[in-house]
Amino acid sequence: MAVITVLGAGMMGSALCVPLVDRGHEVRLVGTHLDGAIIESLQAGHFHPTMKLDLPAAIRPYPAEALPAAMEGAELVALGVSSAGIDWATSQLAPFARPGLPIVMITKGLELREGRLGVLPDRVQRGLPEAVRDTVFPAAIAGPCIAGELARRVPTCVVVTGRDAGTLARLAEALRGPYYHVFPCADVIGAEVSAALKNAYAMGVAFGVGLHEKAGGVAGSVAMHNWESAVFAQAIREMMRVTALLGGDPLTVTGLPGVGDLDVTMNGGRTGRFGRWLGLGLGVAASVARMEGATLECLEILAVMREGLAAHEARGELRPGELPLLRQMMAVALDDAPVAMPFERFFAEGAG
Ligand SMILES: NC(=O)c1ccc[n+]([C@@H]2O[C@H](COP(=O)([O-])OP(=O)(O)OC[C@H]3O[C@@H](n4cnc5c(N)ncnc54)[C@H](O)[C@@H]3O)[C@@H](O)[C@H]2O)c1
Repeated sequence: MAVITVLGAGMMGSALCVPLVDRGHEVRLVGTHLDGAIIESLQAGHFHPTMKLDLPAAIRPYPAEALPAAMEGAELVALGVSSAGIDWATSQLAPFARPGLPIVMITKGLELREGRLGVLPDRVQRGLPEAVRDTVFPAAIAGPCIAGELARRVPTCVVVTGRDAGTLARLAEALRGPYYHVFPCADVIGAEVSAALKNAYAMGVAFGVGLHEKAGGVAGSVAMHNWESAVFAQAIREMMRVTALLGGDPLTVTGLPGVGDLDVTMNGGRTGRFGRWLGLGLGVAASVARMEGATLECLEILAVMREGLAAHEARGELRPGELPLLRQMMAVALDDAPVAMPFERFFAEGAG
């Protein structure tokens, strides 16, 4: 069994610790400078205040300043931060990175670098010291996984993806357990594009829930499932288009990282709740306020995609008519446009 250090004690970083301690690993959970209250609560009585549940006593909580102690003898590192914290986490980890250290992240997002969209494991690798960069291949977990369910040991299937097959095999072996099923996936572009974009598309599907309620619909009455399913289908086509644009395998979108994760996020995630507020017509500021500070990766990825699409379009790699759903979601969630789906532009040849 291994010594595993998890950096970031938010919901998903903490939830990942549960299958790891159940496998018998020694698991050290290190909070960021923003996680002080979580670590104090875990130290006082194993209670995670944002997930609102007790975690196994075997997980060892460390405050941010104790990172050097938590990294002593670490054989595997997991980054549990959201995309806003990924550069910070990389800089914290860098002094402790040694050749061949397996690193896995749960963060969902894409980066824009020199006018090109790229995946976050590559960004982490670039942030590591030159002396280890050639031997450390950061990997990422993607697929349908709600933190609170994994922490309650609900059977969960995910992929671990990255650029080095050997690292993926080692990670899958270390992470998997009786209820946490981990499959290596060599298509890091397809998996990471899916993982990042599903947050935005889940918001778009959830607009329909809000629209239905705004029109006077109530739970159990005739719903807007026709509307939502059409948006879902277009979302899958557009994720396949962006995957192809960046050089990944569009078929990856049809598996756990795309279809699987979009489904779970629509049904169980905070992104769905946020999309519902927008569909109800609350506007961006009031909808964000209702989320009470929850991480909203959907807004982060839409901002990155807006710049990224412009850059790819300027080089003639994408036409202005492509990805009509993504563009509409940007208008609603970034510019406060009313929710009006351009269905007539969906499903056409070349519309993504
Ligand atoms: N919650 C889920 O079910 C789930 C499932 C799979 C993947 N994810 C992904 O995991 C990531 C974290 O999600 P979460 O639900 O744990 O969110 P969370 O809000 O509970 O935790 C966010 C974590 O990131 C850290 N962080 C945020 N901003 C930071 C900054 N500027 N500098 C340093 N650290 C910062 C926080 O301290 C915390 O540790 C996201 O990318 C999310 O998409 C979440």
